[in-house]
Amino acid sequence: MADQQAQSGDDNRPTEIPAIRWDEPPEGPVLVLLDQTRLPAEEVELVCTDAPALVGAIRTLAVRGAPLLGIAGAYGVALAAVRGFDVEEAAAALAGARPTAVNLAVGVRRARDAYRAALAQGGNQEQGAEAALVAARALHREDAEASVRMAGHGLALLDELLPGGGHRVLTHCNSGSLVSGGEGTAFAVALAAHREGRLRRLWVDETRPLLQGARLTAYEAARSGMAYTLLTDNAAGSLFAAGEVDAVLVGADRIAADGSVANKVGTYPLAVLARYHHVPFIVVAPVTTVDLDTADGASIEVEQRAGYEVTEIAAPQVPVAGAEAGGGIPVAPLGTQAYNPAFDVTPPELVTAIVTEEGVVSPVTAEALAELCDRSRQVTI
Ligand SMILES: CSC[C@H]1O[C@H](OP(=O)(O)O)[C@H](O)[C@@H]1O
Repeated sequence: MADQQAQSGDDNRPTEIPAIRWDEPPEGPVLVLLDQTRLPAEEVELVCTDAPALVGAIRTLAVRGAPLLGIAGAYGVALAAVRGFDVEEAAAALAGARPTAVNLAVGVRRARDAYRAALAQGGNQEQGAEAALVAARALHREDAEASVRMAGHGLALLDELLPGGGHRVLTHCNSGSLVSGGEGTAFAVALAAHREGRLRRLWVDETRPLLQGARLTAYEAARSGMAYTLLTDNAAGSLFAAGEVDAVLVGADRIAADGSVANKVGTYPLAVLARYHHVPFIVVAPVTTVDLDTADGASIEVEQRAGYEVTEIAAPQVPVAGAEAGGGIPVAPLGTQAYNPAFDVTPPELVTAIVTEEGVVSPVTAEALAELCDRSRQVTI
């Protein structure tokens, strides 16, 4: 049925896209972001010189995706410190820019604590700033390394669950290089399968309303050369019914202590479909996304975004996210109220496995997650 619609990328450009980089031009250090609201039409760099600019970029999803938000938050603290702004104020603003992805606050805290420690040891502002930058670079590097390990564990799990190769994987939202210091989380597993010749097709949910799938995952899939097919979110059910989905691979923004998974809105229905159709539902996330301080799914704050992201669509020069109300093309009568949660929560019983850089958790239990995090801490120390 769908073979005719398969889209094979024919672009051999490197798949690892510099979503973020620290730069030190003569006029002073800056944080350079690939503006994800402009993709796929334009590859535009956004240069941030202070924390408020970065907070704005986070809120409009110019930079997005849990692991990358952590990296950006850490660099944001270093940027504030190196430019002589109030570090504590910058850290608070950055950590509060978006509530659901735990990585953001974790990354901010890591750089802020490095700054504080340097000063506590008698260091000056410059030494504090350097300590924060060292911490941010370390987080960036660690995330890239975690991405490679997650891809390996995830591919091994796919091969175990689906003997014979030729995996047809459905993914939601975007979880590739645009959310990571490396090649991503769930998408990195699909990429590894593709490179090993064991990915028959990647089904890409468009992911309304901000279209991270259509705009970003398709962009990354095309660059990789893998066979991929875009679908509307509401077409996923018919794919499962037709037996065209072998596994679901998604990322995560926060994993609670009981194994509940917050991810882009539309993930939970996929988990229900996967369970009904006996298809593995696999979450891929670094250990930094596991938050043992959040007890369960009900305790996860789900970001509610502006209604115009639902009632309008992008117009020329008006990016899909962050457009001021009225800036886009209305797709509903003016004044229409919209329900626009950015995420939903999948209960642990619907999750086949959580793949991290430290290994695979399956079945998903609070005990297994706690043990994984403990193991990760031991490795870090
Ligand atoms: C693996 S992190 C990517 C994760 O973040 C996305 O959310 P957003 O685009 O709003 O930052 C989505 O939940 C992805 O799964």
